[in-house]
Amino acid sequence: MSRLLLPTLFSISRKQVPAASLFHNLYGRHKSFVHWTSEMSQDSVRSSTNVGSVSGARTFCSLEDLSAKKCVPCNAKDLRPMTEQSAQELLQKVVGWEMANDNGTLKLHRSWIVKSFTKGLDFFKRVADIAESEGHHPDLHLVGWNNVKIEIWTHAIDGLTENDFILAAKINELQVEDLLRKKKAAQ
Ligand SMILES: C[C@H](O)[C@H](O)[C@H]1CNC2=NC(N)=NC(=O)C2=N1
Repeated sequence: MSRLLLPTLFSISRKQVPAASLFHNLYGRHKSFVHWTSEMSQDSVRSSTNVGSVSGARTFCSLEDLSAKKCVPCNAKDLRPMTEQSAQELLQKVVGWEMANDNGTLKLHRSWIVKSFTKGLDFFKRVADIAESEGHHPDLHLVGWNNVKIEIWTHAIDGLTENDFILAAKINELQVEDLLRKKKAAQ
């Protein structure tokens, strides 16, 4: 089976998130706050007085500007996966990504068709640079020579956190047009 499964990039050392970054994460660039719905208490692993938490699930989360946020470390003891309902809401913000339930673990995934095998590897390199700078890492698949698939979830807690959506949003902002197979014009 011609399948190349690149291993998850999982080697970065623990990052300390600067206070300024946490502030930015909490309040976003824009002041458009959105309450995370009534299931907030299930998703929030800390009270709103602890809004500076490094957990992936926060009490309040701006639905805007995901890509401007910074991933937080996934090793917080009280990190919990977000509920499917909250994930569905954030999913609207990451165009092209889908959510799947993989044996009880919610994951994000998106696929692209690239021009060639090596363009697929170039694609991964661009994604890897973001993953390393965020300290949050996707699973990268290059299948059948030109099908790129990326899966994202938070391995540490077997589920989705805001980190996963931040990473997906940043991947969406990558310039990859030069690597993608052009669609054939309709006859
Ligand atoms: C300390 C550091 O944040 C963790 O080891 C990170 C590294 N990258 C990661 N990436 C993903 N997708 N899930 C994780 O749980 C994870 N853990």
